[in-house]
Amino acid sequence: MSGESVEVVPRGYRVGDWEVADLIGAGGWGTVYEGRSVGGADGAGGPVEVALKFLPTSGLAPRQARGMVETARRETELGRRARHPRLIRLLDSVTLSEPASPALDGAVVLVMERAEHSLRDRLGDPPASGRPPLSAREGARLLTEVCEGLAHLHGLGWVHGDLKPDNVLVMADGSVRLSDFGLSVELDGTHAYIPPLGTPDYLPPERWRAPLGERGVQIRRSTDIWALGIMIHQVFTGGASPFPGATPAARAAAAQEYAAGRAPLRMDMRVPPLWRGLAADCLTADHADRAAHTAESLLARVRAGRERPAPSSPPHRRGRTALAATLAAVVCGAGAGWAESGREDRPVRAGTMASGRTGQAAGDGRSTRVEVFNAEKRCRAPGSRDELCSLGLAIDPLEPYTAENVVTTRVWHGDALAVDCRLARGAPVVDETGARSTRWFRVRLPAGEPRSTAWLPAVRTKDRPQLPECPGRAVRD
Ligand SMILES: Nc1ncnc2c1ncn2[C@@H]1O[C@H](COP(=O)(O)OP(=O)(O)OP(=O)(O)O)[C@@H](O)[C@H]1O
Repeated sequence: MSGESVEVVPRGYRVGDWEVADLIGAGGWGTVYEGRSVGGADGAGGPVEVALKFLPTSGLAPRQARGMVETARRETELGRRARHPRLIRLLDSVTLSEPASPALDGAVVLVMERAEHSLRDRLGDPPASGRPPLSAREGARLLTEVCEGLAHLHGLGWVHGDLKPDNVLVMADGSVRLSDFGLSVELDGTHAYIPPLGTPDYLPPERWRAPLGERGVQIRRSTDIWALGIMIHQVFTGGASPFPGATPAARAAAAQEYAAGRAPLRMDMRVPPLWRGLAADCLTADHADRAAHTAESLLARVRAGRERPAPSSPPHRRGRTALAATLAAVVCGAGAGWAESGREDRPVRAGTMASGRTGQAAGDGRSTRVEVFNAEKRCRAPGSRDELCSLGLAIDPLEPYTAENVVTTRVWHGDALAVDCRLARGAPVVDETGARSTRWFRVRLPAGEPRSTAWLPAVRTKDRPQLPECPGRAVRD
């Protein structure tokens, strides 16, 4: 967003029943200050501590001033109509009349309940704010509450329009509030129009191609769902986007490459399986397919702790998405060099392959986990996703471990895979150090894969979990 902010509002400056205290921060449109109720808690039991968001209009070009007033109008309108424990509460909205102070004259001040910090303040490795980083457990709780707020907003027929960690506020009691409704809009049927603004890292691929009409650009609920997918990934990775790149423009280009089917979706294995599945669905490239995943259905999956999509998701759409991803992976993988194959009775060398879909092999909480081990030292850098270091999972553990016999999902050193049974006498596999084994583990694959399971050779993990022997029919299903 662009615009000027009120430069300095003096301490003690009075706005309605509140007075200004310390500066909290400034965004593209406005500046937020701490505020205190002048007479203590108001008669209606409102809070003493508030946040005062100053949205200036003076000194702006007429178009910008109109934009500012529109922003204030949207925030106020939503605040009035959509009260909910997961949305920041708007207590008042005051238009200043200060002819002697041009910076303040005409500014709109939104009086809101005050939060402790934003979700953005907890991201980073370590967070630049000095606040403690999020644990996976806390991250999951905050995200669940974000889904609650979004489900409420969408249920009322509104779209947030600028969902991002900066606009997820955390209260003193740890609960989440969605905030900053300057781009929020009520839908007219399936979509609405907003000014062509937003934060590039959170814009869905279709937004970059959207025509800009008289009324602005089209926005749908699925716009927020995409942003939620990015945020899920960020929460578990200290703020990393699933789309690589050093700048927002590079990351936006990577997102478009993915959406065009020219690059796979690469998610960090630190994102827990349940959330990885949800993020993958939120990041469905086509917005019509993405619409199958509503805030309500995602919330239901979180609450049920399920990894797989709710049965109500249209199966043909999911099938199309999964097939597209698989085809993209096959094209990427053409000509990749797997280690030599051998006769069925001869050990084959376990190697690495430069191709394939991202390693998202996952579990369902009922399974045991094993950690992937890559015998090649250069492939053991923490978090590395070097294609040349990716490892394959076999389709059939009784067949030679060759490029024709692996699923498209790739795994890397350090990935935790959910395994549910073992096969003692499968095809023998030898690793780069000469270690040989005929043992295999059956791995559960994430939702969206054409197959639900694949096989990890035991030489690819140091773990030896106690597992039941796989039933004979499971080996070739
Ligand atoms: N109700 C609130 N309580 C406490 N802090 C708040 C509150 N609302 C906003 N802030 C903080 O004030 C700062 C400015 O917020 P603001 O909403 O103006 O901008 P932003 O969301 O950071 O950016 P932009 O509006 O450009 O997207 C941010 O650090 C935000 O976390």
